[in-house]
Amino acid sequence: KRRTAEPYKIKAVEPLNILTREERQKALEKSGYNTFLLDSEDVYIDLLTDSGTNAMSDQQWGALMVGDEAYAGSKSWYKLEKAVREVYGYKYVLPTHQGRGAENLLSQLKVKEGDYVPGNMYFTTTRAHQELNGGTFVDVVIDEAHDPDVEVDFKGNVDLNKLKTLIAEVGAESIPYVCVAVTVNMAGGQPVSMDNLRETYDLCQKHGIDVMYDATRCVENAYFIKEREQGYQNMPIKDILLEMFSYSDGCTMSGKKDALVNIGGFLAMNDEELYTRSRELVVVYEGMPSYGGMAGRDMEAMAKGIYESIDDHYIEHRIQQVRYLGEQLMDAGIPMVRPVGGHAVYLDAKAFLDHLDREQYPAQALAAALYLDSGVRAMERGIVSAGRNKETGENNIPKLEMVRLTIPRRVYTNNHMDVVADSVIELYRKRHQIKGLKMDYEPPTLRFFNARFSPK
Ligand SMILES: CC1=C(O)/C(=C\N=C(/C)C(=O)O)C(COP(=O)(O)O)=CN1
Repeated sequence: KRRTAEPYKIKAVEPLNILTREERQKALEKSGYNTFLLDSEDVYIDLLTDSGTNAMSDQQWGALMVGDEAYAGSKSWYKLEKAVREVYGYKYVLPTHQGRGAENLLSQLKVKEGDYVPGNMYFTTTRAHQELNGGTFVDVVIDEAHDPDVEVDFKGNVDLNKLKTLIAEVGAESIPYVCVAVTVNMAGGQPVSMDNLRETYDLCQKHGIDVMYDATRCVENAYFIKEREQGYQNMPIKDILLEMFSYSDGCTMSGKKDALVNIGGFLAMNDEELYTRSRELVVVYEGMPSYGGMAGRDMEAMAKGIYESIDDHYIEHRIQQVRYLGEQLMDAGIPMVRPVGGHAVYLDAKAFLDHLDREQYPAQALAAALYLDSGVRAMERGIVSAGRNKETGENNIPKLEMVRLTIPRRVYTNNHMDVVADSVIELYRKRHQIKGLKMDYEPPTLRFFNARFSPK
């Protein structure tokens, strides 16, 4: 098979700062062994997140110059609205500054005290907004999603029996909508199959329950359907995407991922009554329905980014690059979530550092060790991120204790992936020298952003 390359060439570069190990040790101590508290200038390869860290194209940069900054009726807004309607297929669109802006509106509009919001695994901000409005998140993802070693094609699928059970238990009137994430971030960027989307939608329609997608990485999901699901191999991504969205009533979207921008998002739906109510609420939290927390230039860039994201060559390279890193690690026997997801490689820190117990924060310790070894910044997605149980105050102990190596879109080359792989493989060889951490400062909420640690 002939090798392929990026479907783009580089026109501008950002020189990277390469620190010595001693300088990295100092930076690590200054950050309290918390990669969130590292300064970007001290980071060599930044794999903290794929959110907002993507590279824009010359077309997007050029579009900034024609941003219409009118307060109402901006020309740039109409371009964004048109792009969402064409690519996602919804009738109505509200702009928001980013995904959680849309989650705030949706939860305020649809969730009431005592409601249950089922979803295929939780996401931090999504669940936070549902709970802030009195809702209880209920996990209805298939069991396999919680097991890093199980190789399933569509590990993000909804377990229809779990959903049926919940509907029978609490009644459809207590379920304002089902939140279907495409792909599932916390399971390792795992996709949902078209069949499962269709079956979930049919079940919900029978009970008069809406299905709202978390569409953040929907183009990546479409690529997995093209690659793995019978009948989609020859279908262009844009058509797979339209079919996916036809099995939903609306979505929240963080443009900072699959729409290839550094800021932006939207809430979309087909229901006119919900649209009318959201047009009023958007003014309170985001601004006019014709700019929603974005400048005109941001809307221009996102309109272009939406069309660029459905280019078949672009998305194929994007997924293959993540897989290129993942397969090197799998071949080296590194414990990690399988199969490799759409936007990241998730290291199984519990298995990697099997000499540490959970209260020594294995994922935090591994992320710190990785930065010290190579200047690569990753994100802890384990016991620290899971926080404490609201009632008991005890640490939530999630099954998955992961370090997420998140690959920004169109930013790094495969040479950078090789540097990351070499560092992880070297660390694995010396893994029993990696010490656990103790938490010296614990913030009251969302502790993973600001907690401070030291070696124990
Ligand atoms: C699945 C999902 C996300 O992954 C998400 C944000 N994710 C971040 C920041 C991440 O690092 O994964 C958000 C929030 O989007 P926002 O960061 O507010 O544009 C919603 N859904």
